[in-house]
Amino acid sequence: MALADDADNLTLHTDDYEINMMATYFEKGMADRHAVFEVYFRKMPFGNGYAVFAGLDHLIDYLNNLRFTDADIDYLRAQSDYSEAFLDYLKHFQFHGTIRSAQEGDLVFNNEPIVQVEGTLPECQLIETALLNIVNYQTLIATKAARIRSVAGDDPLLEFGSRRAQEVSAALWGTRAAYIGGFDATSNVLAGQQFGLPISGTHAHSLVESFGNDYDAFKAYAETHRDCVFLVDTFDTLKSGVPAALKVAREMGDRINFQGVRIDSGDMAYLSKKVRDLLDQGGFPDAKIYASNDLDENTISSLKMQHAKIDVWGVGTKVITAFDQPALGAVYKLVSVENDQGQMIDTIKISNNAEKVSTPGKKQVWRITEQKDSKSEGDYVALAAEDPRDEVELYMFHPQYTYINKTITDFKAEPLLKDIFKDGQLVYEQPSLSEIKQHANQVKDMLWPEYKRMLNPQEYPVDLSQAAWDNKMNLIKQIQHGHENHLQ
Ligand SMILES: Nc1ncnc2c1ncn2[C@@H]1O[C@H](COP(=O)(O)OP(=O)(O)OP(=O)(O)O)[C@@H](O)[C@H]1O
Ligand SMILES: O=P(O)(O)OC[C@H]1O[C@H](OP(=O)(O)OP(=O)(O)O)[C@H](O)[C@@H]1O
Ligand SMILES: O=C(O)c1cccnc1
Repeated sequence: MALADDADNLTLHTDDYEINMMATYFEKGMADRHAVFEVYFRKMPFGNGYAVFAGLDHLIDYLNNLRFTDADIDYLRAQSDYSEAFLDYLKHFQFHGTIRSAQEGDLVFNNEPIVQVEGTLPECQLIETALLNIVNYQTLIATKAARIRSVAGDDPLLEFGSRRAQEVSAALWGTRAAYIGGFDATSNVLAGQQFGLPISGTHAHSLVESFGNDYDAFKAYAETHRDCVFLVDTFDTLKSGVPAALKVAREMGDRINFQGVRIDSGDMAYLSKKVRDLLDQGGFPDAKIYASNDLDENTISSLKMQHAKIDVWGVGTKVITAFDQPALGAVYKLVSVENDQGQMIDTIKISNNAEKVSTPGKKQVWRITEQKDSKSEGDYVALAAEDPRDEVELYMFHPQYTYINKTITDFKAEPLLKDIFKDGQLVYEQPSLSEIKQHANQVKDMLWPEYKRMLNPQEYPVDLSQAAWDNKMNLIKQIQHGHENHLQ
C-alpha cells in the first residue's frame, strides 16, 4: 500500500485533536491569533548528563511540504462535521510561522526550550504531533549513540540496527541520528544513499551455513570481494572459524584486503583475546576484531574493563530502539497567546507536580561559558526581550532551589535557539551531515567531564533569569487567586 500520493507530504500526520482545535479557532474568529509554543523535555534521557539534539533536517522537510491535498480535504470531509468554510481554509492553508531551534548536534538539557514555534494558533497547533514525533525520536537516538561513543573511545562504531528498528523510517532517521551522536557508519544501504552516510558490512551466519563450513564460505566470499571481514563464530570460533579465516587470508594473499574477523556470540572478552593471539601468531597483526551481539554502552564499557581485544563495535538493537528508554518525553506547550485586544498574554500550565508547571513567556536559551576556557557555566533561560550580553554580571540561580546561586562576571552568552523559518520562509542554511557531526563533537568540549560521565553525572544548571522566574511566580499567584486569564 502506498502511504500517500506525495510521500514527503506528512500534513495529515497529526493528531485528530489538532485539526479539531484548528476548526474551533477558525469558527470562533481566532484563526489569525498569534501564539508561541515551546518544546522541552523534563528528564534527561538514560540519566545522561546531556542530550544531543537531532531531527531538524526532517522537520524542515516536513514543513516545506506542509499543505492539504484535495484527497486530504475529501478525507477530512468524510471523517467529521467540519464546515465547508473550514475545509476551504485548510485547502488554502500555508505555513507562515516562525521557528527557532537548537541545531542538530547541539547539546540540550531538560527544562529548556529546544524548539520554539510562533505563528497563528491553527498553524502552531497543526504541527505539534509531527514536530514532537521527529524531535523526540531523533534526539533520543542521538543521545543513546553519544553514550555509546563515550565508552568506545576512538574505536569505530558501526550501526547494525535496521532489522530491529521500529519500522522503516525509524531505521533510516535513527541511523542518521546515531551518526550525529557518534557512530561512524551504518549497515543500511538506503540510509547511505539518502543521507550520504558511510556504509559498511561484513556477512551473516547464513553464508557459512549455505556453504556448510567456514573455509568454503570464506573462500567463496574472498573470491568475490576485495575487502573481507569473516564471521568466525558459526560453529566454533577458535577451532574452526579463525583457522579457516587465516587459511583463506594466506591463500588469497594480496588478492584480498583481509580486514579482520567478527565475533557475534560467546564470552567476548575471553574469545577476543584468544582470537587476537591466533591472528598475531598467524601473521596478521593488523587484522581487526569486530564484535557484535546485543552490545550497548554497558557491555562495551565492561568489555573494555576486561581488556577485551576488540577493535570495531557493531551495535544494533540497543541503539536503534533506545532500548532502555523508549521515549524522550518532550512536550509542546503554549507559552504566550494574543488576546482579543491584540496583546500577547503569557500562559501557564499549572500542576501539583512542580516539574510539570510550564514556564510562561516567549524565551531564549543562553549558553553561558567562561571567557577564559570556554567551559560551560550553565544555561540561562531568559524572556525573549532580555539579552544577557548587555549585562556585566549575571546572577544565576536554581529555579526550584533558589538558594543555589552564583554570580558570574567574565562570561560569554550564546543563544541556543537559532532562526530556522521566518514567516514561513526557510532562513537557515542547512549544514551538511559531516558539518553537523563535527559540530556535535566540538560542542562536547565545552562541558566539564563531571557532566559527561556515563553513571550519575552532575546535573547541568538550567536556570531561569530573574524576569522569567518573576513572570512565572506572578502568573502562578494570579491563578491561585482565581484570576485566570480571560482572553476573549
Ligand atoms: N565478557 C563479557 N562481558 C560482558 N558481557 C559480555 C561478555 N561477553 C559477551 N557479553 C554480552 O553478553 C550477552 C550474551 O548474550 P547471549 O546469551 O545472547 O549470547 P550468546 O549465548 O553468546 O550468543 P547467541 O546470540 O548465539 O545466543 C551479549 O549481550 C554480549 O554482548
Ligand atoms: O545484536 P545487535 O546489537 O542487534 O546487532 C545486530 C545483530 O544482527 C545480526 O544478528 P542476526 O542474528 O539478526 O543475524 P546473523 O544470522 O547474521 O547473526 C548480527 O550478527 C548482530 O548480532
Ligand atoms: O555487516 C554486518 O556485520 C551486520 C549488518 C547488520 C546486522 N548485523 C551485522
